[in-house]
Amino acid sequence: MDSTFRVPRHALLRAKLTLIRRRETDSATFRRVLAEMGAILTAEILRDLPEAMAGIETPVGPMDAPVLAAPEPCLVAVLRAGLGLLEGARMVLPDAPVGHLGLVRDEATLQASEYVVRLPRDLAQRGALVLDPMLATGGSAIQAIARVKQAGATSVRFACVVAAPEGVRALQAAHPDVPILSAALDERLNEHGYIVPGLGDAGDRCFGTD
Ligand SMILES: O=P(O)(O)OC[C@H]1O[C@H](OP(=O)(O)OP(=O)(O)O)[C@H](O)[C@@H]1O
Ligand SMILES: O=c1cc[nH]c(=O)[nH]1
Ligand SMILES: [Mg+2]
Repeated sequence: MDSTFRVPRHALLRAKLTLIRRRETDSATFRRVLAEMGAILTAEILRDLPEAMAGIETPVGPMDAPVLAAPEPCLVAVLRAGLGLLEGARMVLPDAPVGHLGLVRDEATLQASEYVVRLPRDLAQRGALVLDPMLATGGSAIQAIARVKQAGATSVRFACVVAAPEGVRALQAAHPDVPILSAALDERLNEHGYIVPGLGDAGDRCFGTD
């Protein structure tokens, strides 16, 4: 794994991930904790956004203080499971526009197909943060990021919760310019394309379907 892929050393993220990995964790808890992880991952992956200085007044006096130098990046949720991360990401970036990309994997071929594309018009003036908890074969992330680039995003980042080595390699090969942040790097994919040990089907666990 080269430097575009990073797993932060973060005890809170790790403990929250353990909670949602547990088989017995119910859907309401899964969704809440995924949102909390979305907030932490968003803050972490955007820690180097360009800053500028602005003259402000505090109640006590004037100071030069840092502000963001560019518009906030667009948040793009890969449906369905990315909606869980999005909820927390919006706590950190409440003014960011939001895009939705509906992708679903065919269970037999593992190919992702697109059923919804709704991206903000002004994406060309912004960066984008693509959110999807699972990076398995990498097919969904590769397709999602290609869409976002096609819409003109100036720079793209990708945050997930669990990554498989196969998915990281595929995504790095397809989009070598995209930083990838994951709460964990797991062992491998199984014969059904699920991450081992992973956490199961994130979309189903988030929305109580199966
Ligand atoms: O890296 P890949 O092999 O493409 O797999 C990862 C994709 O699989 C899951 O979505 P899924 O297709 O299950 O849709 P869902 O969120 O609606 O359940 C997950 O949220 C990713 O989008
Ligand atoms: O383990 C996996 C792989 C793909 N999608 C999921 O939701 N989980
Ligand atoms: Mg699913």
